Amino acid sequence: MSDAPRVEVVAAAITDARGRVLLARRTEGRDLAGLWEFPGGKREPGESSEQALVRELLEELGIEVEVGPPLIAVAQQYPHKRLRLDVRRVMRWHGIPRGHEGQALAWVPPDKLPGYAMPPADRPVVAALLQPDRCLVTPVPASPAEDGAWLDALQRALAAGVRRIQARLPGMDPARRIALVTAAAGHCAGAGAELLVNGDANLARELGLGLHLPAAQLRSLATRPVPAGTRLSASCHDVAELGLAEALGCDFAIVGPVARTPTHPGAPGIGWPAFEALREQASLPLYAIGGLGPDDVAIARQHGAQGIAAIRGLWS
Ligand SMILES: Nc1nc2c([nH]c(=O)n2[C@@H]2O[C@H](COP(=O)(O)OP(=O)(O)OP(=O)(O)O)[C@@H](O)[C@H]2O)c(=O)[nH]1
Ligand SMILES: [Mg+2]
Repeated sequence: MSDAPRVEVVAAAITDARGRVLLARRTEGRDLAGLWEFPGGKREPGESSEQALVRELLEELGIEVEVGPPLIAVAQQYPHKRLRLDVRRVMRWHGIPRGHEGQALAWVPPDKLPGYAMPPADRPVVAALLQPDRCLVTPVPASPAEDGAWLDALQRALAAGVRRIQARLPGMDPARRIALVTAAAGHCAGAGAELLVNGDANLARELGLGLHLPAAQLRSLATRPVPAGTRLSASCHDVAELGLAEALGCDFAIVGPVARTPTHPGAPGIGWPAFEALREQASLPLYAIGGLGPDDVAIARQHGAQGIAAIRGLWS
């Protein structure tokens, strides 16, 4: 099945002036009936993605659209088929969208999107609309004398727009780690950014922060270590680990190394095709990590990633 050709699908995140996104409900008698989706359909032979999207939206909604920038392209394996869902932004169109094929339509405020039942390939699309495209993993300050400089660098990352941060401070004396994470949590809260603690569920619960599970911890857990509603993420390297992360209810996973990194000079990266092959087997949002920086967000999105996670790529 995983050798079957991918069905190429192009769909639109149509956004109105109030920021609401248009969803359509798949009609009875079709594949995935009853689920909500981004309007669009299959690319026909000889068509570009843009041409296919213009045709589909005219047929399905009766509007003439101007196709905007790419949002994300999600490869997904379903039980009976494989597809690649290429989602474009649409902010300008002529006409009033109506369900020309009998489908219900809904204009949905972005924060309400996760409440709509959608096919598995759409979960990363909704995440791409709502969640940060960069995830900073902190380096470890060399000595206690460097802790102040570490907090300064964290604030520079926040000033540069980073809104999701994983505090990874392995092997640090507990009192020092608590002090550092507490101070970091204050800066993140002030900037409206999210902080996750790497590998320390007790500290995460105590401080009311998210938790990131290293792969070894992920493999040792049978139940979710933090309450529902608290952010949970995991590092994954293969399909089995991605399955565990989904079963635990992780909000996202970090997958890599995609490129070669100075911290693991011996290990070659898995590359984007292998990243996409993993992407296809999971529905949760994935950050690509390993030798990547902010300039790689666009290519990451084209391979179905939420964006990039990095230590040095996001730290100065
Ligand atoms: N349009 C659209 N299709 C999606 C989404 N998510 C998702 O998994 N798909 C899948 O992509 C495939 C193509 O969609 P489609 O049924 O709209 O194709 P189409 O408009 O050409 O219609 P038709 O083949 O029924 O005539 C379907 O298998 C559908 O389940 C989505 O958000 N929008
Ligand atoms: Mg369609």
